Amino acid sequence: MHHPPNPLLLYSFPSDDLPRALADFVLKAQKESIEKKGRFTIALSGGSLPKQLKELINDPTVKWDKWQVFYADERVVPLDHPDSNHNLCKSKLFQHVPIPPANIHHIDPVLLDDIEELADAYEKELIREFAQKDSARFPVFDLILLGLGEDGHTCSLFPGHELITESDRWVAYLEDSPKPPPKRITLTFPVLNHASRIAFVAAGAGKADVLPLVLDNPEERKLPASLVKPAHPGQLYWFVDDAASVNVAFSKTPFKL
Ligand SMILES: O=C1O[C@H](COP(=O)(O)O)[C@@H](O)[C@H](O)[C@H]1O
Repeated sequence: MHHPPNPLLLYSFPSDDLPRALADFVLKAQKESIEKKGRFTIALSGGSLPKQLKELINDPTVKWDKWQVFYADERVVPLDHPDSNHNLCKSKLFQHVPIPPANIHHIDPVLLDDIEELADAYEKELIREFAQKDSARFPVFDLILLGLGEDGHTCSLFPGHELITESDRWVAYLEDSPKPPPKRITLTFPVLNHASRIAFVAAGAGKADVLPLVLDNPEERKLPASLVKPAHPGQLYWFVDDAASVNVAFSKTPFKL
C-alpha cells in the first residue's frame, strides 16, 4: 500500500458523490475570485473531466457571465468532432447553461490549418485576457481543472515528450501525441504552475495504478502529472473517486471547504 507524503490535499469520494464535491470547490473558487477581481478565469481539460462538472448545470449560484473559460488543452479536430475537448465541455456543460458564448475561448482548427499559427493565436487570446489586466509574466488562472491519463500525462503533456521542458511559451503544440489524435494544442507547465489553484480530477479503476506513482513523485519517473506543482501561494488539490484511489492510503479527513 502506498503512503503519500504529507500534506496532501487529496479528497476521495464514492464516485456518485464526486461531482457535487467538485462543484462546491469550483463555486468557492468562483466566489473568491469574483469578490477579488470581478471575474473568474478557469481552464478546463477534456477527456473524462467535463462529465464530472454536471452538478454545476442547475446550480443557481454559478455566475456564468463572470466566467472566462479557456482550455487546458485541445485536440486539433473539428469543433463538432467527438474527440474535441470543446465539444465535450459543450455537450456535458455549456449547452445546458446560460454562459455568454464570448466567454468561452475555444480553439477552432477550421479557422487556421497551420498548427503553429493556431497555438500562436491561442496564446494571443490568453495575452488579451491576462496580460492587459494582470501584467504577469505568465497568466494566473483562478482555477485549472486537470485530468490524469493512465500513462501519467496531463493536458497534452506526455511522458518523455520535449514539451515537458518548455519554459517560455504559454501555449505549445505537438503533432506526435502518443494518444490519438496526434495533433494537439496545450498549455505549458509554467502556465499550470502559476495558477492560483489546480485541481486534478481522477475517477475510475483505470487511474488506480498511475495515481500512487504520480503522488510518490520520484524525480526519475518524470511523469507529467507529478510535475504540476503550483508556485506559492498556489495550491494543488486532488479530487478522486474510491476506485481511482484504491492503491493510495491516506487519512480520510472529511472534505471541508
Ligand atoms: O487526451 C487527454 O487526456 C487527458 C486525460 O483524459 P481522461 O479521459 O483519461 O481523463 C485529459 O485531461 C486531456 O484534456 C485530454 O486531451
